[in-house]
Amino acid sequence: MSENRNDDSESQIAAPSVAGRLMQPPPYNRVAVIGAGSWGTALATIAARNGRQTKLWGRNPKVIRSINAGTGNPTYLPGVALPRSLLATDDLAAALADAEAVILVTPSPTIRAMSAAIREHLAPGVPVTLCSKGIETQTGLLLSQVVEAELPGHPVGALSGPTFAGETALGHPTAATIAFPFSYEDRLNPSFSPAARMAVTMGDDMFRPYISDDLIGVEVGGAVKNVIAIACGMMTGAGFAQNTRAALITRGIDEMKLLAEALGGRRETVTGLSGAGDLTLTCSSETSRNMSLGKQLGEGLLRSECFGGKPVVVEGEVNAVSVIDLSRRIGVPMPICEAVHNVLHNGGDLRETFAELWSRPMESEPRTMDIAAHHAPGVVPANSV
Ligand SMILES: NC(=O)C1=CN([C@@H]2O[C@H](COP(=O)(O)OP(=O)(O)OC[C@H]3O[C@@H](n4cnc5c(N)ncnc54)[C@H](O)[C@@H]3O)[C@@H](O)[C@H]2O)C=CC1
Ligand SMILES: O=C(CO)COP(=O)(O)O
Repeated sequence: MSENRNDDSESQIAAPSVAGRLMQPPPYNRVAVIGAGSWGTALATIAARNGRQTKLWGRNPKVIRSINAGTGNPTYLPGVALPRSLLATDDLAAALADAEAVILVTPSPTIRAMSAAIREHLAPGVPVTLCSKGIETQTGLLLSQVVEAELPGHPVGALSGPTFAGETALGHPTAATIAFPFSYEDRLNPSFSPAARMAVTMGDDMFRPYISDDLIGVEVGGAVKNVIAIACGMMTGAGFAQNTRAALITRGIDEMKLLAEALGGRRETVTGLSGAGDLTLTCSSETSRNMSLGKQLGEGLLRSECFGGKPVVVEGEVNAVSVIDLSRRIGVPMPICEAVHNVLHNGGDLRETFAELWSRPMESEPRTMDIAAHHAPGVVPANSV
């Protein structure tokens, strides 16, 4: 790993230098990964291959036995050989004993309960990096706010980006953003912020983290992209092609930007890896469970028939509810997410819903100009959609 690997961070962080070089933050040497699904196993693989003492907690004894026996995690991450140094356990206390950093990566609806469950096992001040994507349905809170509420006193951040678990674990060149809010001390010395230390902990020649202090922008991108990916899948399944996908991706970014900004995040974060990057990935491939669910529905399958009837984590399905509740509450129009919500949760007809999406009143691009004031009378301004 080169000494100046963080020199093009996604935020404007002026890292202190010694003789013109960035200082190398110390990594977290003992890492606990909570959640032994595909993404948790991939992240534990990266940490272990980088020489961190890594413990992976999972609740499925068969998965734990298989990892510790050296036969990998065929249930969630088939075809990937895992580092032999990786230790799996179903005992939370054992996983978290001595941990210097925690990676939390169970599905979004479980994050509050998992945070509460790990509380008594965490040493004071240990940072928690969320790698799950979503917004809590009952409260409209970002997952980091849920973790902060359950784990006061622990720095909370997120790792997010275009990262299919299998490709990441196999060592395909991959980049992601690690965001933590910066304290005053972090601004004086950003190289030693939790974001920079996590980036050094996880980064290697195959996995390249960028650091950011815009946690809200990063989390909004991760939550909304799954809903837009379902829309892309729905329209692909209904028989439409590249023009449609490009339009949904681009207008999806616009929806992310408005929501991120309304919640206190930055628009430019949404154009980075955790927003546009992840949206492009998930909208372009059936490796994405969100895209794939949408496509099967677009092809006419019933929800119960999708994925051969097997339970699969599709974050955009549950997050369509939380995103739409939040957007309506704060008055941010998100027409693509509304369309997905209507089909998934209101029984709306897929083709009719998307036909209506495409025939909405004229809007400006970007959605800031009051076009009714500039164009024909009767045209509805963008912000009233
Ligand atoms: N798979 C991927 O490529 C990526 C996934 N993610 C995110 O990571 C999060 C986890 O997804 P995956 O690992 O892909 O899911 P997965 O379906 O591969 O695994 C889910 C894991 O969660 C566990 N789990 C389910 N219910 C639980 C509960 N009530 N309490 C504790 N554990 C529970 C399962 O035992 C399993 O280990 C999601 O938010 C997803 O959006 C983020 C980036 C990439
Ligand atoms: O978030 C992901 C890739 O970055 C995984 O997407 P899916 O959950 O749609 O499979």
